[in-house]
Amino acid sequence: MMVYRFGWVLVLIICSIVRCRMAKGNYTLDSVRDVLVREEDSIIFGLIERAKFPLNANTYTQNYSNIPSFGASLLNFVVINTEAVQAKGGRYKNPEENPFFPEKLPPSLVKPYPFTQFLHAGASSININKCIWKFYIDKLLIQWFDSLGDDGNYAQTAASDLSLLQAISRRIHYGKFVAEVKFRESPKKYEPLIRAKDKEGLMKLLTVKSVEEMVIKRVEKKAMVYGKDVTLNNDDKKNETKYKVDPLVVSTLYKKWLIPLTKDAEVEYLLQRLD
Ligand SMILES: O=C(O)C(=O)C[C@]1(C(=O)O)C=C[C@@H](O)C=C1
Repeated sequence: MMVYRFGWVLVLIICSIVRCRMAKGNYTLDSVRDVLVREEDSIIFGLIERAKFPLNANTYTQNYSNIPSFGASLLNFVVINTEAVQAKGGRYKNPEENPFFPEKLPPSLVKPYPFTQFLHAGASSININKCIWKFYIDKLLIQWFDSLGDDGNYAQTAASDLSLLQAISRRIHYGKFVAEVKFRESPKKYEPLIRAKDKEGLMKLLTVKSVEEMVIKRVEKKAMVYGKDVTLNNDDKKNETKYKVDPLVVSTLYKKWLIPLTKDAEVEYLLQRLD
């Protein structure tokens, strides 16, 4: 009986060591780039989901929502309340997650998970979601939906906006991890630029144009593959392909916004790296 019990204790100890090892993770430039590649899928599927609805402008205006004791749009309402529930469930304990309304979050109610402390101490203060929110509402939605369509599904629209915004935010803020890997690989190159607060120099040093071009081409191709209707007919009308999201919208989104904002997050992170 004693031997049996001892065996179980040993198994539990081994499991917790293995779990701890796994939680520690192993960050390399390849592994962080792999995360960005996987996030492309979430963003493209998020765009496909959002495209089920027209613009639904009432989702974004305070005048329409008119929610008692809440002076903002329905999107704000859905995001603030969903983030609050997810915060209680521990979402923002993961350093990869950054809330849109950090000032409104309740504390987590769940047992903490031992996430790897890979980033520098000040990393959590870098949150560029205000900027992401502004480009999403003022630029992306307006340029993407060229007509002012309305089908009344405002809450559903806000919910799909939120999951898309979260995927975009995760991608951009993952720049902190990319920057940390780059810094650890070549501290001697980064340190003088950080000390001199040379944003331009840092931007130049972390930029790899060939990788950016590959990302832009790949997301365009993914949008074609994921956004195509699947039928069982062999005679797919090749010339009449209609994508659920215009692949050009996806590549432009990456080129004009997601890559530049990821680089901004990288620079912001590096600037505080020696504090
Ligand atoms: O892969 C990198 O090295 C990154 O820093 C990420 C990223 C991107 O946003 O995709 C940003 C800057 C580089 O110029 C290339 C790509």
